[in-house]
Amino acid sequence: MATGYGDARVVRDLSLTVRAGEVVGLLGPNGAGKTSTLLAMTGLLPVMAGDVNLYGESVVKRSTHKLVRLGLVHVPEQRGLFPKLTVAENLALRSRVRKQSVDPAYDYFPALAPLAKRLAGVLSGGEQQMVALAGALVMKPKVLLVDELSLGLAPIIVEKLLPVLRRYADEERCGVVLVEQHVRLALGIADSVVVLNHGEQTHAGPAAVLREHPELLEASYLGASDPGGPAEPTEPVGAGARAGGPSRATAAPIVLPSQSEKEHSS
Ligand SMILES: Nc1ncnc2c1ncn2[C@@H]1O[C@H](COP(=O)(O)OP(=O)(O)OP(=O)(O)O)[C@@H](O)[C@H]1O
Repeated sequence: MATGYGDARVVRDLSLTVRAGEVVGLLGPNGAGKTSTLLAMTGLLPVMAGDVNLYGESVVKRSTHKLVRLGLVHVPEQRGLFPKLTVAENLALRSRVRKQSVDPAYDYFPALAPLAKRLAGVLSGGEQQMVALAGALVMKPKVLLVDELSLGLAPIIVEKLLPVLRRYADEERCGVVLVEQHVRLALGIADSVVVLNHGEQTHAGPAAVLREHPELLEASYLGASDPGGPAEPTEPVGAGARAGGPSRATAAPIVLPSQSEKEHSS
């Protein structure tokens, strides 16, 4: 998949597969193209080559609104809260988008209950991030894209939030793409990892391998591709996770849960 701004392609070579219940860490240095990738997946940036595939179908022509209704939910870097509404009102607004209950917000984040009547804008950064994540969970996502959850937060707070994401992925069979600068924390919950550097994919494979061989991660951050090219994702879903074509790099799609996984998880 390739994407960018105007004529400039800032992501040129990315192939990413997310299975139901899987957490994929999308890592890489500043400016690598991670945020742009999420924006392309949600229809906010054009897909200039390749494809984005959800439940076995291309969704590049779908509107962002329609993608949300299909269960593709994005937690942006800026958290997307309404600061002048209370926590309860922020959650209620989101739960209505897919006509879901707000209960999961308080089940997954019990610390939000005493904050329900507070204005979102006066909360601490960690509390706001909790509301943002809870607001995503009440939309009952099938695929959740989380951008820089740790931005502006102390690692100790991030350490409390990430396991909730892991639990949600496991319990609801939700596929998660986690963009994160705190590599160690991301590797702590990820099943697999894709590393982007200057818009090119420099590593892909199981997170366990990077936990044991941090030197591979270092090499990918320095821009060195794995010997022999990026690893195949484990058990890719959907057809043609590494489709051939005019250019293998830019024709490779992003594959989100396949139709059969949708049926299993709904
Ligand atoms: N609105 C924009 N117009 C033009 N170029 C942009 C725009 N937003 C980002 N870019 C460029 O696209 C490239 C990728 O940026 P992106 O934000 O996707 O990277 P990132 O990996 O998420 O980095 P960071 O961790 O710093 O957010 C960068 O070179 C950036 O300058």
